[in-house]
Amino acid sequence: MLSRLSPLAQRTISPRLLSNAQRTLVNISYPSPKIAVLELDRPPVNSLSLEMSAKIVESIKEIESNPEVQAMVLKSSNPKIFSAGLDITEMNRPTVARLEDFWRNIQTLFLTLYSTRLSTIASIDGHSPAGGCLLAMSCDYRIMSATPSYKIGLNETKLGIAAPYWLKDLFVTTIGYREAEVGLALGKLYSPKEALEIKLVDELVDSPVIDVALKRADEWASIPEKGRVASKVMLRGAMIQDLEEKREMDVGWFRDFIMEEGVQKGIEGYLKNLSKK
Ligand SMILES: CC/C=C\C/C=C\C/C=C\CC/C=C/CC(=O)SCCNC(=O)CCNC(=O)[C@H](O)C(C)(C)COP(=O)(O)OP(=O)(O)OC[C@H]1O[C@@H](n2cnc3c(N)ncnc32)[C@H](O)[C@@H]1OP(=O)(O)O
Repeated sequence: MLSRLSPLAQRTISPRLLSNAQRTLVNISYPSPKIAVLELDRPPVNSLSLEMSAKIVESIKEIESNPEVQAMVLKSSNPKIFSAGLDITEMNRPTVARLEDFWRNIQTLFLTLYSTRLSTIASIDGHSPAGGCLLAMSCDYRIMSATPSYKIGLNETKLGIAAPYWLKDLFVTTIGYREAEVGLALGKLYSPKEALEIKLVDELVDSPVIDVALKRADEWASIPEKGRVASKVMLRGAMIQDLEEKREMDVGWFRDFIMEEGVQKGIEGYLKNLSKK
């Protein structure tokens, strides 16, 4: 534990040497009274473990609890990865109890981010596959770096798994039925230019993404809260209510799907290839 180190060591230790157990996983800052910045900080790739999802939810609630704050920018501390999505190791030979708990936390993360009263701006300065794309799509507005090598999309089928029904719904709502049908089947990862064309992101920028994200956050924060939140509820309420009603059924689908031997073999193989790269 970091707290067991001497005060001098605590002051001088490089943040790069901190293990994830010692990290806060996310950082919150307030560039102005109405704006919060929530920075994902789980090296190496900001993957969403059970603890990471719980921490993001706790942080959103902390930010929401200040009535002055109107907008939140979601960004990454990693200069080339927004989030690599779900922590695949959570799905690799898990215990049933941990797997179910993990999924409940992922559902809560989606429900919390998608339904927050805050205006949410995703500042996507790097790769954003699968669960990373889920985080981005759950925000109200998405700005991505124009760097051509970055990728965003839902690549689940490439791992031998399927996106859950509510993530499929979110994808369809964001980019339309036909594009979602092709994108999901092929596990397609889009370049920033392609993502803009299909409206998976709203804006591409060459300058630091965070600068533009903060400007947009200012604009969204200037809209009176009552009407803005009422329109958000009108547009997002049905999907939120639907998942609220089916949460335990969805946990069951996820558990049964992931625990299948064939799926386990696929996940194992995918993880091996990732570490071999
Ligand atoms: C009919 C249906 C019925 C029911 C369905 C019900 C439910 C649905 C079921 C399942 C749904 C599950 C949903 C899943 C959504 C997801 O998010 S799955 C995760 C998908 N993510 C990815 O595929 C991304 C993989 N990562 C990458 O492509 C690259 O890492 C990335 C481009 C992000 C960065 O590249 P680079 O900078 O080169 O880094 P490395 O690749 O070298 O990675 C560094 C180390 O990090 C490890 N790592 C990478 N990604 C993950 C991850 N997502 N989880 C865990 N670990 C990851 C990587 O192995 C390296 O580790 P090492 O240093 O080698 O130890």
